[in-house]
Amino acid sequence: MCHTVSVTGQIEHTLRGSWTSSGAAAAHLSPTSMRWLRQRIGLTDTTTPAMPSSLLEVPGSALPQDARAELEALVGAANVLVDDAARLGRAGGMSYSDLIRRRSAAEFAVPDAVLLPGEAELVQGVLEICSQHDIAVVPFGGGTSVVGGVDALRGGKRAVVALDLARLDRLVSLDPTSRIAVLQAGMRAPEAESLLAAHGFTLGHFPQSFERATIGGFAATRSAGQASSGYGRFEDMVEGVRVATPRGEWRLGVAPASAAGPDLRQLAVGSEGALGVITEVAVRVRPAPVRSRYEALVVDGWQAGSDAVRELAQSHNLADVTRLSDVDETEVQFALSGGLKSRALNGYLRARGIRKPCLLILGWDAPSRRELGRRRTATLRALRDIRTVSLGRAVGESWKAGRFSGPRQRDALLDKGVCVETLETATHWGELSELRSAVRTALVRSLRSGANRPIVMCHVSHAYETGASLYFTVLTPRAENALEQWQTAKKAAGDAIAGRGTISHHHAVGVDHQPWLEAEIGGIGNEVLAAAKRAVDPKGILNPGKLLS
Ligand SMILES: Cc1cc2nc3c(=O)[nH]c(=O)nc-3n(C[C@H](O)[C@H](O)[C@H](O)COP(=O)(O)OP(=O)(O)OC[C@H]3O[C@@H](n4cnc5c(N)ncnc54)[C@H](O)[C@@H]3O)c2cc1C
Repeated sequence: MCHTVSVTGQIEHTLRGSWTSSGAAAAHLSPTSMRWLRQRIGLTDTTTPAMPSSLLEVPGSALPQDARAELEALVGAANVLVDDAARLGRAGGMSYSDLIRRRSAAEFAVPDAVLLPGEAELVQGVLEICSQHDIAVVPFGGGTSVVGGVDALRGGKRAVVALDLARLDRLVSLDPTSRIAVLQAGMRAPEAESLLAAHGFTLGHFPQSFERATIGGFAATRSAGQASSGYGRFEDMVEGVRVATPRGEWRLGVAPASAAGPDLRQLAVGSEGALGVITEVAVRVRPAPVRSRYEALVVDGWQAGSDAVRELAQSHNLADVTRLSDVDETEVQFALSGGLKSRALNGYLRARGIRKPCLLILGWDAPSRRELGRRRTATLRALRDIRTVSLGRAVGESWKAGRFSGPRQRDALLDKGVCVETLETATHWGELSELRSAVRTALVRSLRSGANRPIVMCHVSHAYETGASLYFTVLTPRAENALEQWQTAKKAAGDAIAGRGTISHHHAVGVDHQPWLEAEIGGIGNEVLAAAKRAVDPKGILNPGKLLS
């Protein structure tokens, strides 16, 4: 019964082309904030609400009758869905382009059926049937991909099905001594956290898509959460995987470390559904924190800010959440938050010698008040040579309270005719500022036209000893040819990144990043991936067109 509820909820949300069923109403954008934004980016007073999903055209299902009968016999007729609503609910992910396509009734690929197996063994059986009938299979977790990862591409096959893992949502086992939990792949992040919390543990993986994304999706995309500085990226948490492939089941991970050749777990992690369907993930868990504290500082200018984060990373004093916004992002956060009076705040900061405010959010989790105090003191001490002004705990805690609100705000901005999208990369510290400038310039040049004054803002939220991620958000008035407007800008940014940083720090390759993959991994790299694909999926039924072209 519980499965039905969560699956229905997922369909409803996705059909509306918004993050929650209440759409833009779930965001808090005050009239003052909107007025500010209109003036800042040159937005006219238009509204472009989402159109009802009933206007979207859904082609009939092409699932062959004999294959359908076999699939129904395997997973149960109730778990083979061919109705329009179910299929439309799994047609694509949650990128800006996906949402625009749904809002404008543009064409997009719809799967011929949705399969909901309830056991790992049944996933294996589904792959065998689909392989025999030449049917493409798109593994579908939370459907939050922003790179076309769950597009229902057929790849020349007779039909394409979305293999929705929502019913694989159990905690298989928990070993408190080794601190390892085995989770089924379709479990959503909030459920994982609440099940682990009942045993005193946490995963510590909090991406902005936390509310909807799944354990299998995190593993398949090498996801990174907002607290990655403390808890690590998702691949750092993976101890083992159970993977269904058309050639049979593949289990990996018997020890915490191994010299038995290359780490093949890392071939499954990041495989984006093209090398198998992850059915279970053994993850490292940590004791749930007893204390946490978030606070905000302001640093003067991007360079001082990135020097500060580098210092923290290289001296091993990063807070669990360490997030530096550039001047533009700081301005937008202050203006759209509604709570902070930006003019008064800027006056206060100027009086303290801060000309180019860059917000630095620091958040610590700890097992005790004492440990929290120790770590906080160490972080702040490492910053002592850098001019900072404290905005205190309230701003930090308010960032924490709103850390999953971005997608709701995006829905509201989409309704107001704003083009709002993000992209990310990472590079070494020596190149970081130059790459940021190059990507900013490429995006601004591409998006500036007529009275439009695009804002391109950036933050660092994942820092390493040798470098950091750069996460860009764009706000500009939406052009009539909205898809082309963004695709042109994305190409300009991708070209600026290629060869200088990674084409994706945590969103994965999907369809959208393929043009630049070879620049990153080389022709040989592409051939290695293709050889791995041939070994596990000789007929090429798994997620065609993703990761590998
Ligand atoms: C608003 C928003 C904010 C986001 N914020 C972040 C963020 O902070 N950090 C971050 O890392 N990402 C973020 N993302 C991207 C996205 O949430 C991640 O890529 C996430 O890991 C996808 O999980 P999912 O369960 O939704 O996977 P899906 O979108 O369903 O699938 C993603 C890819 O993995 C494959 N896949 C899914 N499940 C399996 C499985 N069990 N076995 C094999 N392949 C599978 C799919 O075929 C697809 O290629 C964000 C996305 C949105 C829309």
